[in-house]
Amino acid sequence: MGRIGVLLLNLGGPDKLEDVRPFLYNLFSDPEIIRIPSPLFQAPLAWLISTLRAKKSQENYKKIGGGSPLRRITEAQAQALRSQLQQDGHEVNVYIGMRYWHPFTEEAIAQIKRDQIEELVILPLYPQFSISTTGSSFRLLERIWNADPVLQKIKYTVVPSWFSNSGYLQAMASLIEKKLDSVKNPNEAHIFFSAHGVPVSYIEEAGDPYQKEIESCAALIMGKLNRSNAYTLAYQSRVGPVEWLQPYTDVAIEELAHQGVKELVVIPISFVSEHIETLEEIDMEYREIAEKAGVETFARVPAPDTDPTFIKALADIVMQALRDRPILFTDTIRTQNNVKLYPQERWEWGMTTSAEVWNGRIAMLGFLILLLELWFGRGLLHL
Ligand SMILES: C=CC1=C(C)c2cc3[nH]c(cc4nc(cc5[nH]c(cc1n2)c(C)c5CCC(=O)O)C(CCC(=O)O)=C4C)c(C)c3C=C
Ligand SMILES: [Fe+2]
Ligand SMILES: [Fe+2]
Repeated sequence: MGRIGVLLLNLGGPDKLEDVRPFLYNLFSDPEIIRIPSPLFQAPLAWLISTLRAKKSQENYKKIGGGSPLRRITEAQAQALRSQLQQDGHEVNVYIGMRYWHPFTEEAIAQIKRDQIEELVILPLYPQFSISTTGSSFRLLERIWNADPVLQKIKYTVVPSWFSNSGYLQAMASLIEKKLDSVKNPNEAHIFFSAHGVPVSYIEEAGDPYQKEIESCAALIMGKLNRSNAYTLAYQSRVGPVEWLQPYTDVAIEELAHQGVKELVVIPISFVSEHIETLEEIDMEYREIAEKAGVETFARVPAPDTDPTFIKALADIVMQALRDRPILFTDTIRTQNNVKLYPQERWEWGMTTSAEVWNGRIAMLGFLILLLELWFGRGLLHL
């Protein structure tokens, strides 16, 4: 084998409060996050939404210490993964490519070229595939690859998703078990998975496998956990005026409380680091909602971060990817075992789906409403 690299993909987060607005601008400039018909409107819309949302978003980052911990945790994960692979006898460089903030994907690619990497495993730090996360990073990489003959010499493979990896499931089950056994009535506590939401149109019109993968993942974790507790899966972090996946986390928590549930064990399931949605949204906003509704114990399971079982799982995924037949960007509509999971006729890089057209119309309408909101004050939209 030649010189080997692993490129970890992640979303990125603002390191300090001044970074919030430009970070949001980058996020909303991504056509995989907001789909509008003409690229001409992408930048003005991104500017408008990032400007409108910046204050509220900054308030939230202020509550968790003035910035996102994502960079620090991702760097620790990269370091731990490198050590684990080294311990297993593999000398591998690990790089971090963030989609919307430093260190950007482009910076990682430049370093990979300087290091003359010959074999590269591209591993998103999202266990489940979504067009809005892994898909967006793959699409960016595909563009970078197509423009660079030097990169085209690298033998690369991508890992589209890895939520069914047994080590990952074991790490999640152990973290849950530990938390579950710390509450008053471990047998009665309700297990509550909270996943980051996406708009319903991603699933129904663009063929995003995200919901299916989240549902399978929750069921697989419950299988590993092997306890008879009841469980619920809900979706958090809705942004904007369109319909997102349901049930919404806040509504589901209130319903369980009204059914008499007194102890909740909450698991963030779509992301493997602590970040604003765990530290602020779950730990502060949802905790308050739960306690107001009569829940007595609100225990949140930590994200895997650098949990040794989890890092071993990542190392296994990397080694497996090096052994398997390479999966290229253009193959990412399929799973590893070549089952057609993301059917080409429904969604392909750059294809205009009816979802895009519809989201386009909604976005144009949204553009007008946003202008009105800007003139007449806030609160009209869920931003
Ligand atoms: C699997 C995880 C995630 C999915 C799916 C996802 C989709 C998605 N997100 C937005 C809008 C925002 N996301 C923001 C931050 C953010 N999102 C994720 C994960 C997923 N997003 C992470 C890990 C983070 C970073 C958190 C951090 O610690 O900094 C933000 C900014 C924060 C805020 O203002 O609330 C926005 C906005 C959309 C629209 C979307 C699907 C279309
Ligand atoms: Fe997000
Ligand atoms: Fe949020």
